[in-house]
Amino acid sequence: MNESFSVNREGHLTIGGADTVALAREYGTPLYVMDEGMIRDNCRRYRRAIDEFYGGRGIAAYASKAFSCKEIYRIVQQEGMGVDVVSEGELYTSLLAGFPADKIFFHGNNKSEGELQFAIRQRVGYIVVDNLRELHTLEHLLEREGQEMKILLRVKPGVDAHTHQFIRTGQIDSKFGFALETGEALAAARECAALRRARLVGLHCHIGSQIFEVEPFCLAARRLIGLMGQIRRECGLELGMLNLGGGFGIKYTEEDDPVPYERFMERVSLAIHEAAAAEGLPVPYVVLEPGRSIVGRAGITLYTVGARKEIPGVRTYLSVDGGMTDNPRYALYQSKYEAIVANRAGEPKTETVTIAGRCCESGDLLAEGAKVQPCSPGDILAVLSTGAYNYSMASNYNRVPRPAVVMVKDGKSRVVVRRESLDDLVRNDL
Ligand SMILES: Cc1ncc(COP(=O)(O)O)c(C=O)c1O
Ligand SMILES: N[C@@H](CCCC[NH3+])C(=O)O
Repeated sequence: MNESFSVNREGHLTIGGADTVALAREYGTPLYVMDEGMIRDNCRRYRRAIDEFYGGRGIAAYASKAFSCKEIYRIVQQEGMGVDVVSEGELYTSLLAGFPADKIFFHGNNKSEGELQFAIRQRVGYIVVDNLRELHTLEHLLEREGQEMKILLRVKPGVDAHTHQFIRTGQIDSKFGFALETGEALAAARECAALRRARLVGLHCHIGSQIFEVEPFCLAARRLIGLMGQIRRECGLELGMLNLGGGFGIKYTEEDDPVPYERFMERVSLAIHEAAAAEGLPVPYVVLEPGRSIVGRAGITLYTVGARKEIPGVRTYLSVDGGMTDNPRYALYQSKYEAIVANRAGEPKTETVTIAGRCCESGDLLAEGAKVQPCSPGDILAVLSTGAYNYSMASNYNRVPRPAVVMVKDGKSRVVVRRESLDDLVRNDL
């Protein structure tokens, strides 16, 4: 459990001061519930750390792939963050929510011409260029539109972070970015030096997600600053911005032991200061792109328990009214989650169950070997820490409508994304 939760007099789990059983009753299940106060606190922790360790010369750009809807862009804007978007859809949503274009970082390993044109016309702050084809397309489009644009190069720093192989991106065998050790990144910078419209202002890397060690980030920072020095010497370009991406791990279960961001940021900032001094470069403007660590622990998913199937000597299945359609992370990465029977939250966890979804798919599981309170059909089950990469990765497989998202703050709740209706499911069918 985390600081957002408690158990009230009825023995119900509360989040952000709101009774989860009452929320389930009011809005139906499955339901995503997010603690707005916690999201804002997390944003502030990053901002304070940037003030403390970089004298305010930096920004945390929320990686909105973790959870994207209009309201989150409003919240992070109010908290003074930038955002990272990775598609025209995220960009469009952020702009519609009134997010300032100049604080947007546009990512993607295969941006289409249409997406780049949209970004140019919307005067997006920074394009993080992934490959030479994109660089040339961008320059051509900028020429046509008579505009200039600040760009960063995405670099694979050759750092192997220890996390699930599907969410590891800093090593040479990755589809993202220019490799450092082969000279590909330096060659790309050389090409940038010859461009008139796309202005190279910095370097970016993102080594992976759900990482607990600090050293891979320090190593990546040192390598990128080394490359900045080389680019200055060999291409005559002074790069003032260092974007280290996101990836800071969060606690999903008792097994996870993340370093508090403040300590983490302090150590990375030391590495940056030392490396800049060694290269004779000014300390760059630092950008971080936290996604999971902003919203992950702030969210839970509420389900109604349906069928219970005990297979003697094998396991007990508890089926819920959602599953891989609202949370595909177990199916994709065998991610572990903690679960609580929300209407019996004060009782000890005496059962070990497999939590199964409702899809026509044996792999549609949310957790195996999960410890929960005694549980029967009709109970409300809360799966914790689902704020990141759940709603944003949800699907309509089996034509299951996506759940609503409710924000809670000081005990009050409001819908920020409506539940999909059956009509929504057939809206585009002809
Ligand atoms: C380029 C980039 N930046 C930031 C993030 C956010 O990562 P996380 O949610 O692990 O902080 C990602 C996702 O892994 C990413 O690909
Ligand atoms: N979607 C992944 C992480 C990938 C992050 C995006 N680069 C997850 O749920 O953990």
